[in-house]
Amino acid sequence: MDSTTPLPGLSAPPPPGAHALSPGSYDGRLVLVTGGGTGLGRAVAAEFARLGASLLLVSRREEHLAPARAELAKVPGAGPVTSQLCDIRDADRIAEVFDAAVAAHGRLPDVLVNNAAANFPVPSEDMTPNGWRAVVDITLTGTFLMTREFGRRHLAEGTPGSVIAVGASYAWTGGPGFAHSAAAKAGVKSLVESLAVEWGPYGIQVNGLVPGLMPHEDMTADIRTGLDRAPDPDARQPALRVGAPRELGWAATFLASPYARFISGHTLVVDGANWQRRDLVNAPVTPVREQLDRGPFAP
Ligand SMILES: CCC/C=C/C(=O)SCCNC(=O)CCNC(=O)[C@H](O)C(C)(C)COP(=O)([O-])OP(=O)([O-])OC[C@H]1O[C@@H](n2cnc3c(N)ncnc32)[C@H](O)[C@@H]1OP(=O)([O-])[O-]
Ligand SMILES: NC(=O)C1=CN([C@@H]2O[C@H](COP(=O)(O)OP(=O)(O)OC[C@H]3O[C@@H](n4cnc5c(N)ncnc54)[C@H](OP(=O)(O)O)[C@@H]3O)[C@@H](O)[C@H]2O)C=CC1
Repeated sequence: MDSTTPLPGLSAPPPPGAHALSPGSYDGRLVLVTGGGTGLGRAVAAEFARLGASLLLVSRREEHLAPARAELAKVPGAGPVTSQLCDIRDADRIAEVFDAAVAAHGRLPDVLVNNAAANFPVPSEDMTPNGWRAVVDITLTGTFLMTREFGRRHLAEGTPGSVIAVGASYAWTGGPGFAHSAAAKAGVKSLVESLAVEWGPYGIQVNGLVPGLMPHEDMTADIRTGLDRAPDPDARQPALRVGAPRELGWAATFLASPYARFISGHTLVVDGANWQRRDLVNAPVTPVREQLDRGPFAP
């Protein structure tokens, strides 16, 4: 390959609607996706639906859930799609959601995808205690509370299950400008490792799943603005392309399938190796305040 030949990068994913697992792989199974009304959660839910799953979407806002319900119910092969309003910081409401799952679908969720999370960019010196708490309570404590309820119900029933917790690669590296979210995601990764051992004997598999940069139309304005500061996102990835949300969905449907049953306590990164990108000499350091167009710190 000479220097004028464009580099291929990692190949484009198969088209929307394609799937690796056999049709009907999730027939009769119920998959609960938190934050399943938007973005990556909705994309993951769609891949389970395509394989025959019934869905229970859970989040705080009906304006997110209603359109997703309508769209996902139309996925060819999908089972029934229901939703429940719930703030995953509220343990009592979570218990009601599991009761509602059994009432509507006649079974406990077989798969729990902990996808809901909270995040906004902020220099740590500007972060309020409540801002820290909101992100950590939703991302880490909410994931724990959902998973705890799932585990308790299955242990009581003596039935197996599979948990997937959506993480972020700054769980390993730290996330300057996102200290609250990075700390919470590090906690999520640790939780996966603890619970996989605690619940393996009962047939409950627990894994983490980390998306790389997978732009979508529901991204929060804060995060979208941050991305807009760095034009040509494809060229900034070793894959020479960003990820497609369905690629996360394919990984999730594999992880919760019988073919991945011996994988537990693992966190799978789907990011084209972007998080491994380190040079001995990096781009010049830009302080977080400057990256976020903040003036000098004023207490
Ligand atoms: C980057 C790649 C990785 C991506 C990972 C992702 O997770 S993407 C997923 C991204 N998706 C989402 O994040 C989902 C949607 N996000 C949300 O719903 C909100 O961002 C939320 C997390 C704050 C909601 O929690 P809630 O209903 O409890 O919120 P509340 O309104 O009561 O505020 C609580 C505190 O936070 C403060 N605060 C809030 N915003 C900002 C800000 N921009 N700046 C500074 N501070 C901010 C607010 O001022 C308050 O503190 P105060 O003043 O009382 O000291
Ligand atoms: N997009 C990306 O490139 C990356 C995403 N991630 C991770 O992927 C996951 C999905 O992110 P993405 O789709 O981009 O983000 P979105 O902002 O689209 O989704 C977040 C979802 O979480 C729900 N949610 C937020 N707070 C609560 C709460 N307290 N209780 C219940 N539901 C809640 C929201 O619904 P509602 O407002 O209705 O409650 C929303 O559906 C997250 O875990 C995120 O950290 C990680 C790395 C990169």
